[in-house]
Amino acid sequence: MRDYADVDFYTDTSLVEDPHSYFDFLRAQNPVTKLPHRNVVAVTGYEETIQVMLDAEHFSSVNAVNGPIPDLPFEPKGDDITEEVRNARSKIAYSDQVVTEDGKRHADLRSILAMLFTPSRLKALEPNLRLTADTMIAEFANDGRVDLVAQYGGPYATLVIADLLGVPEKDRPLFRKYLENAIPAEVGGEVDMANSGFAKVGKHIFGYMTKRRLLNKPGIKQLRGLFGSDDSGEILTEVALAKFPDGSQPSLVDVTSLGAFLFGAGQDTTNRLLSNGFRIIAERPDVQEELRADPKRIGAFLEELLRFEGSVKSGGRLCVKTTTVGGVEIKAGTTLLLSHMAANRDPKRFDNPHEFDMNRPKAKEHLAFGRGAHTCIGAPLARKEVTVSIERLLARMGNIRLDEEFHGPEGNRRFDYEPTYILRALKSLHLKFDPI
Ligand code: HEM
Repeated sequence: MRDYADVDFYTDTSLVEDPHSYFDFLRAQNPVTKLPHRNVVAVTGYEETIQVMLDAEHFSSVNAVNGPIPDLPFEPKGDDITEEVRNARSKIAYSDQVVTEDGKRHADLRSILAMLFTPSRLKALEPNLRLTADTMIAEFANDGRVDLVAQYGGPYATLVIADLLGVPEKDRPLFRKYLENAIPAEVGGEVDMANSGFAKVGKHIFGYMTKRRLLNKPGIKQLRGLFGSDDSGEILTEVALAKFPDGSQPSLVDVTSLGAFLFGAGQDTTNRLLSNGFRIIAERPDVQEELRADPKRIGAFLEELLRFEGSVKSGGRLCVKTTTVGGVEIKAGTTLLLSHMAANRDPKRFDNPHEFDMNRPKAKEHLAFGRGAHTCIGAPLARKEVTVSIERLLARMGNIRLDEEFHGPEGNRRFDYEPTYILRALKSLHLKFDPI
């Protein structure tokens, strides 16, 4: 086993290709291990990860996305920094999103999103999921080859979220273009959210929300005709006019950020999960055969895929009150590196964790979607998106195999992963197939 004792998880690109060996190395020392850089403790055990995710008193989500980068804007002192974090929040990058807020503010924001993810709403989306899949597949189905990441998964996930949110049809191609190459937080890189495709999407959403609020003001309702036609649909109106549980109205920035965040949270995660899955389908003819013979097995495939190679590699928490996890003291001010991926390969929880096994009992207890107050609200949608995609792709693509021009011959395969510490993200997945 390589000695990883001095590597910096957040900057060392040599970990990108194979993060699993690194996490195994850490777990072998202790499932809760102090790292040599940045005042970070890594949690790689299944039970310990759940403990942290469920403990909102000692752990804040303020750094859930970026972890320890950049540093806190103050020097943590003492055993309780809850108040200091609250006061410094506006100076902590990206700390005002639903996923990074805590307590009541988080619950308020999440309540607005919850209206998009009701079972009836998801059911209503289903026919479109299938239609969108078929439309995307038609773009390459006769070519006999595809880069699944760029030509299918990315645009598919964008269009599904646009549909979920009720983005006007005319703007959807623009959204697709903006988000073509968007990828969060690079290893060793700066986080430049302001100039990203997400920011461009955010500008559009701000426009929709502003317009919907204006058009629904009492005196203006009668003058709607003067503002021209509007195909931005009921869903956007509902979100724009939604109230928090206590009856107060979210700011325009709140509703805009929520809408834009859905693309950040649901686009690449879903796209890269799908490509991780099709890498397995292409490398394992037995699995491919089983899924073709009995599409009902896609459910078991998907849960094992989420456990084995879910697309989220790591997230963060900030310890705000000194406590212990797995017998290790964590001081207030310490960042926790939480790895959903490492927890899902903890041999104490899953036998032979590095083996892909569609018959694994209780694979569904994986942590790919997190746990606790911040559990992925889009999980039911993501599951449907991936299930429909696998069904439709298998129906149109026979004999799926890796394209050796890009991935090399059997025994000497090459795969490039995006240099991000957040996602397990194949840069591309080039497949060959027999058109059906
Ligand atoms: C395979 C696909 C996906 C994976 C692996 C995934 C994973 C996760 C994880 C691990 C979290 C928890 C983060 C934390 O605890 O700090 C999360 C939160 C979240 N996800 Fe997903 N996600 C996926 C797809 C989606 C989709 C499709 C959407 C929406 C369109 C979405 C929206 C969200 C939102 C809004 C949150 C924040 C929830 C909160 O903080 O209350 N995700 N996701």
